[in-house]
Amino acid sequence: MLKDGFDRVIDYIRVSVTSRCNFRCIYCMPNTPFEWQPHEDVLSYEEMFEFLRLAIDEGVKKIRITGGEPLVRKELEVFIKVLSKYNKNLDLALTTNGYFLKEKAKILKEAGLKRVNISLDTLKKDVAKKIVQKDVLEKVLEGIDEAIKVGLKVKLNCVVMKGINDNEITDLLDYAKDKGVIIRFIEFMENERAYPGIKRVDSKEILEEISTKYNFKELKKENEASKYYKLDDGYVFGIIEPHSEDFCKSCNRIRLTAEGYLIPCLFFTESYNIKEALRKKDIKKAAEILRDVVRNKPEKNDWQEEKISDRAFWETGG
Ligand SMILES: Nc1nc2c(ncn2[C@@H]2O[C@H](COP(=O)(O)OP(=O)(O)OP(=O)(O)O)[C@@H](O)[C@H]2O)c(=O)[nH]1
Ligand SMILES: C[S@@+](CC[C@H](N)C(=O)[O-])C[C@H]1O[C@@H](n2cnc3c(N)ncnc32)[C@H](O)[C@@H]1O
Ligand code: SF4
Ligand code: SF4
Repeated sequence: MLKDGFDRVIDYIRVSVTSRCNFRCIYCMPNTPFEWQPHEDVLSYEEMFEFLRLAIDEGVKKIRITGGEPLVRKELEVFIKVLSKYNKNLDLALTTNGYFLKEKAKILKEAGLKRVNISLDTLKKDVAKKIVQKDVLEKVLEGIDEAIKVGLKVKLNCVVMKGINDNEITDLLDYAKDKGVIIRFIEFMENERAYPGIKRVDSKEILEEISTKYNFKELKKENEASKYYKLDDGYVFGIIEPHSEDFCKSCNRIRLTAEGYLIPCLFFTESYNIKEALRKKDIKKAAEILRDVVRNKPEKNDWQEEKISDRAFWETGG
């Protein structure tokens, strides 16, 4: 079992399979990075699997594939199949912008993917164009429908921004409710790479807006990033509030980037290179690095201190 210095069990790994993305969301990567990593610097699926096998053997139970946009990397389904075969009980999930799901959902489900979290910030075509800097809404909505149709467990993620999409909170909730899927509203995490001037809407304001239409009660928090709330009719939605004092108390995760760095926390730039050990097939060394990362996980982020992170979301996978 992997336990950090604050007695938290680490049983969740988020794997960014690529830093590349077909979107340019204003809160994440509004400007194309000047240089992409050359292909040879990126871990192969085989190398990622060697590491993940080690982590699973150490007690990791949940693996989430993310990016950049994970579905721009070729043959993701092959990687998913290998992981799913290695451990059938793994909570194997994907976080995606949804653009390629119409074509990919079925093949991913067949490969063993269980769950997919899809980013949806607006239901308006022109607002989507403003947030993503590309006309994407129709494809994303088709992708959501397809994922539901093939039987994947779907959640929606919505980053709420003042003056951009904060007037759509109840519309987005109603959309998710109609589809029978959970939506989580995410507080914008201040980031040096984001478009300057984006203003966060905090959890209190989000809940106030929802209370103009619905009664709800808070559910007991599990070992997840999100808090959940239940409407009177039983529908459940969530809020992710990294600025809250107790957010990091239940942290159970570390991250692996496409370039082979292990990252103890989403906020801080600290990272550990595991690529060399994996390329040399030095599993003992890789295991040592994994333990170091877990041991050195910080207690909490600095968003709670109202600081700004310079860690790029498209590298860490969010
Ligand atoms: N600050 C912070 N944000 C996180 C963390 N994990 C996820 N998030 C943010 O929460 C949002 C949703 O993340 P997802 O990729 O859907 O993953 P998840 O919340 O673990 O998903 P579930 O397994 O369905 O609970 C994204 O904006 C992430 O950046 C974390 O450890 N710290
Ligand atoms: C970096 S993306 C990678 C996966 C995929 N491309 C997607 O958008 O779902 C993972 C998550 O990070 C979130 N995210 C990115 N930048 C953020 C920010 N500055 N604040 C809050 N969430 C952010 C996205 O909304 C998404 O839910
Ligand atoms: S949030 Fe996801 S879709 Fe948007 S730019 Fe970042 S990686 Fe791409
Ligand atoms: S901000 Fe860091 S410590 Fe807090 S939940 Fe996220 S990864 Fe864990």
